[in-house]
Amino acid sequence: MVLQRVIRAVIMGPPGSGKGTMSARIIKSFGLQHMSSGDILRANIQDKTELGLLMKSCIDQGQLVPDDIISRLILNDLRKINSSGWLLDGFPRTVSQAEALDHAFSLDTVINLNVPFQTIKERLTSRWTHIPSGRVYNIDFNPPKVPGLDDVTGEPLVQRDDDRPETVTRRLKSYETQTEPVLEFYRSKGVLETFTGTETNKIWPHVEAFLHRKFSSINFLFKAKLTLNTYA
Ligand SMILES: Nc1nc2c(ncn2[C@@H]2O[C@H](COP(=O)(O)OP(=O)(O)O)[C@@H](O)[C@H]2O)c(=O)[nH]1
Ligand SMILES: Nc1ncnc2c1ncn2[C@@H]1O[C@H](COP(=O)(O)OP(=O)(O)O)[C@@H](O)[C@H]1O
Repeated sequence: MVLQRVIRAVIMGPPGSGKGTMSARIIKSFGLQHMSSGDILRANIQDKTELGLLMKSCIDQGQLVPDDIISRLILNDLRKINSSGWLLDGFPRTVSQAEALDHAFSLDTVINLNVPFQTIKERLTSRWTHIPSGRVYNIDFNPPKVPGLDDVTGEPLVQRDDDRPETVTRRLKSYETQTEPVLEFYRSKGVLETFTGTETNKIWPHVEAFLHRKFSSINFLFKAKLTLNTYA
């Protein structure tokens, strides 16, 4: 049996910076479980749950949902995960959320995608999403095999209400005021790793190499500790 330590990571970056696209590559290469707060909220809206109905107008207007609601939702779901590790996408988005996460779990790394706002605005207006899975497409960058349909299920893709240009501007503003302070929170804890660029394909090899190094060193220390405990 190969023992691996559970790895806990967060991916951050402005709306449209490529968190979902990058997460798909990370979970494929490193076997982490992906948890996206936006996907969970949209699934609730689609299923017309009480939470979804309450949060819909907030999300459509590009505002953040209340800290206590999203923190309880995500932390409950994280406690149920019993896999080799997880990658959180879209949470935390405020310092209060980061503190709530910090009380419950310690993180190994926070990957920060630093992509210019102008690049993002162009991308979001051509983003198409498969709501049930969270898979994302882009007319120019990664178009679906059949226009308008998800590659895996063949189900219809939609354009998110909050990807309208005026809502994107509001989301970027909220990112600057509410989410950028979270970067400082993680920088001071020594877990922040920033990757700068305008293209996911160029950023990805750097993220992949960093995670290989990170996971090797975490598991090297973990195995060394196990060995020491065995002989102690
Ligand atoms: N043109 C272009 N589009 C990209 C690139 N990376 C991701 N996208 C697209 O940009 C949009 C936003 O990416 P997404 O992963 O959803 O970002 P998130 O909002 O941070 O999760 C999606 O339509 C992606 O397909 C890229 O390097 N170039
Ligand atoms: N951690 C969070 N705190 C508050 N609101 C959130 C959070 N995560 C998602 N949301 C809500 O869901 C919307 C969509 O989130 P998300 O799918 O992560 O957007 P994007 O991937 O474009 O950054 C946000 O604009 C916000 O209204």
